[in-house]
Amino acid sequence: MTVFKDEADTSAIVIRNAFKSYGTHPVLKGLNLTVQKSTIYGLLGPSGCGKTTLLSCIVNRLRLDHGSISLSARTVRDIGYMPQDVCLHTELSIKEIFYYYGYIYGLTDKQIKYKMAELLSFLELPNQNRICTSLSGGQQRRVSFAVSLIHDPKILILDEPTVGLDPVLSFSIWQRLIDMSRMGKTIVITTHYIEEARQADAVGLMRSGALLAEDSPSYLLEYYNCSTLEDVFLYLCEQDQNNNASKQTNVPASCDKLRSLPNVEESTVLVGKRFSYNRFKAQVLKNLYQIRRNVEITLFMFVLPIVICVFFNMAIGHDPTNLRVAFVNDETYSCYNVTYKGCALTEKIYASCQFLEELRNKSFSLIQYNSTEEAQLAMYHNHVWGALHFAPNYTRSVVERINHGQHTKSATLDFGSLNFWIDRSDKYISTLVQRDVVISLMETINKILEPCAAKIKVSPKIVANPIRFHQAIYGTNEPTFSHFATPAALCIIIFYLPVIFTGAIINGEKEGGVIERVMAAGMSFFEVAIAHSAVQFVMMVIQALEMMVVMYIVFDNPYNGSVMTGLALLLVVGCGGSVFGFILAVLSKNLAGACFFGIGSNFLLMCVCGFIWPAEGAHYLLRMVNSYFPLTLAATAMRSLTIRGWGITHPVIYMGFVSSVVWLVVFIAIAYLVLKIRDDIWRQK
Ligand SMILES: Nc1ncnc2c1ncn2[C@@H]1O[C@H](COP(=O)(O)OP(=O)(O)OP(=O)(O)O)[C@@H](O)[C@H]1O
Repeated sequence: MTVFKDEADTSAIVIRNAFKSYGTHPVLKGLNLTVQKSTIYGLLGPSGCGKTTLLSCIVNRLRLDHGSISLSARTVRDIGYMPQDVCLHTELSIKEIFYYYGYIYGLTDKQIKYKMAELLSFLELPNQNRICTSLSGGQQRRVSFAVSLIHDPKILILDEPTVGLDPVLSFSIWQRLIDMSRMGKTIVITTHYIEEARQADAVGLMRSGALLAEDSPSYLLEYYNCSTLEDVFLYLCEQDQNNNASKQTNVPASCDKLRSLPNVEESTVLVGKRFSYNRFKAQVLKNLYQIRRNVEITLFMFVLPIVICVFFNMAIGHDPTNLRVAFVNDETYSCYNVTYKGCALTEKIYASCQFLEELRNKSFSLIQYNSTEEAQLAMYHNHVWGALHFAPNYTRSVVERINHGQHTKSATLDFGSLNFWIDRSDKYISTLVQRDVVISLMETINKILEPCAAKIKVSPKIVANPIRFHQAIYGTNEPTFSHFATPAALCIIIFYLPVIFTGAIINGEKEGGVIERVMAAGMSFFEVAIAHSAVQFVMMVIQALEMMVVMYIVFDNPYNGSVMTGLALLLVVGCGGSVFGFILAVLSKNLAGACFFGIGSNFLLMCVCGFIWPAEGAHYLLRMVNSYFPLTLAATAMRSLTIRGWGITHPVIYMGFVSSVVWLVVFIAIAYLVLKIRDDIWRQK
């Protein structure tokens, strides 16, 4: 598209040899069109002939494949565009929409107020505080029409502005358009109501991506000797059908010389500054209006992290309780009337009873069986997780083993050993049952030998494991799974909350065609991104703080490092999530597509980043690369920061930051490239 150099030129829009296809489907096929300044041009044609595509090319929303478009406009402010669909943020009030577009076009508050009052009255719009969704379809279209007029543009491009309006209002809109054209405005209007276009100064009759004729309605009626434009159109369609080659013969002769223009010309309509404070303000305000209007979503975004963290802590990391374990005690059928406290070396006590008490104290639910066969059967039927068997002379055999040491008979060693069967179908539960059985055994041995120390100077250490566990250097002596998983959980949540929010917001705007309209009005990707990021960042800080309070204060997970460093790390990770959500939203056709991508990637990153299982335990092929995934090093750094208390100078911590920043840059670069390559997603200039 070019801007006329010669202001004295009488044409406002000149399109030559325009070709445009969607994939392999050609829509515009060598179209030529000329709109004179200060006139109304009616673009008529059947549904699907390419009118909207042509208008989108004129307002720079789409780029021609071949041909040229020349406009007398110098900046986007000179063009007013009303798309076929409403394409407005319908959750905003009429007033908010006026201010939004007013700021985009650089108007002052006073100018917006004045224009709003004028347009509300002219278009018979309801109260300015009415939310757009509460308006009828026709009222919404009128708001959309008003938005295209708010900045008093020189060229007005209107895609079916009178659809759905009553005849009286349509008539008054046409009168207004006629007045505007008399005052120097150029108007291009598409309409299905062909006769309505009689009021235009010129009409272009379009069919299958090319113009069949272009002239004033009166000339066309006279030339083709028809009483209605509809008849002219039908006649030309018939002719066109009979002789496809005749298409271009109807093009005014003056156009012929223009066919030699270069094939594609780049737009030189100025968007203005790359960053405009007014447009940024408009976008931030719009985001805030949306947040205020969508109270449920906003609340959801703030409550969701708390809910996730609370449920995470309540569900994860605690040892299972009341696990059922079978036992067969051939030493004594009942422990009620027997002694099991005291020194086993000097008194007759029942260590099996002591052992069972230890297990009960660990909240196991013990079920007695008469035989090992019965106990094993119970395990096969999944009634119990494990089965224990004490031989008839269990305690005596243990004592003999202590007394005789290496001279103990093999049979005695067997009787003094506990038989234990376990259901290994559940890795976590079987490991916990096994751990508690071993610990209970050690405690039992301790308890039956401790009293001996005073009596016969025997230390329980003689049968204890020859290892001494000292105080943990890092972490607690009894770490839980939630201590391990909390840092990674925080990274995953803070990464995916912005993915959800950004994906939903951007897709909402994309699906409604709103963002394209805003871009056509001059908003740049940079401004949209910065404004969205500003609002998103504030939300993210609140979310991160909420989660840290729940995880580390309410549920008392270990946090030994700097709070500021932890918060900073989470925020960098969250920023990456925000841009990632943006990419998903831009690349996917709709919200459902973005959700699929989001859920899929979430599961993948959760598996890889060491949230469920230590990264050190991954397959060696994955271990070679898993550090390069977005959340792995961040989760590792967060873990070391919170549990070990390491600071930013430690390589593990700063590598978490480096990885997150690198991913943020990569995501930004991908988003930028996608927008550059797929300029039909929305326009950047
Ligand atoms: N984004 C798109 N991708 C693929 N095909 C498209 C796309 N947009 C439009 N088309 C196709 O291009 C052709 C022209 O569409 P366009 O919307 O320009 O027609 P139109 O004359 O404005 O129709 P209507 O009067 O019904 O709005 C149609 O066949 C349409 O299906």
